[in-house]
Amino acid sequence: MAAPAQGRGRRAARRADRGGADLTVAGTPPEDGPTQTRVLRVARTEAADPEVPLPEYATAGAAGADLRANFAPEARAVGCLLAPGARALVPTGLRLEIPAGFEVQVRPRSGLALRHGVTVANAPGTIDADYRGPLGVILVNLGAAPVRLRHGERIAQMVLAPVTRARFEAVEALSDTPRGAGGFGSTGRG
Ligand SMILES: O=c1ccn([C@H]2C[C@H](O)[C@@H](COP(=O)(O)OP(=O)(O)OP(=O)(O)O)O2)c(=O)[nH]1
Repeated sequence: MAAPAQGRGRRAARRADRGGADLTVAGTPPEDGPTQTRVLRVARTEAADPEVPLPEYATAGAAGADLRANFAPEARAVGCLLAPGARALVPTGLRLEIPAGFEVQVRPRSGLALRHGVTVANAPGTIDADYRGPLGVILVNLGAAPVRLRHGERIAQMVLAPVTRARFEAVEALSDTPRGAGGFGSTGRG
């Protein structure tokens, strides 16, 4: 079971009462530590089970906060059976308000990938700062056996990451480098 939320102020609690909440920061180092922390506002979807914990960092040094499956009421008892080779859009029951200048990356959990071959089909999934819809995780079963995903189970992890956008400038020629056009294994193996 997830660790209890820490450091949630009265404002965050009030927001939670209205259906939104600040990202739970259990396991986050103190504010004056080397790790940057940002408030990421989270709202539960209408169909979400509020008993499923918000994303949480499992340890003080974790880069990703674990995301849990949050199925609609009629699917909660059975979850989702992922046949070998099959994909599913698994609901997290969450909507995010990502701060401007950031994105959220949805990445696989290595344990699920190693033990069952279950990974994120579009890894890393990109959640845009201006997206306000439900956060879904596209899981694929690359293993040989069917895998049942259970309601409330940790299925993936999300990383809040800064974004640098490009301003594209069309030019006639690019600067020279020793690599030039060599790629795709041009430096050999070993
Ligand atoms: O794993 C994912 C990937 C995306 N999204 C949501 C958030 C994201 O901001 C939006 C669009 O994602 P993306 O840009 O990857 O999808 P697209 O296929 O390019 O669709 P669009 O035309 O809507 O941008 O869908 C998810 O919930 N989970």
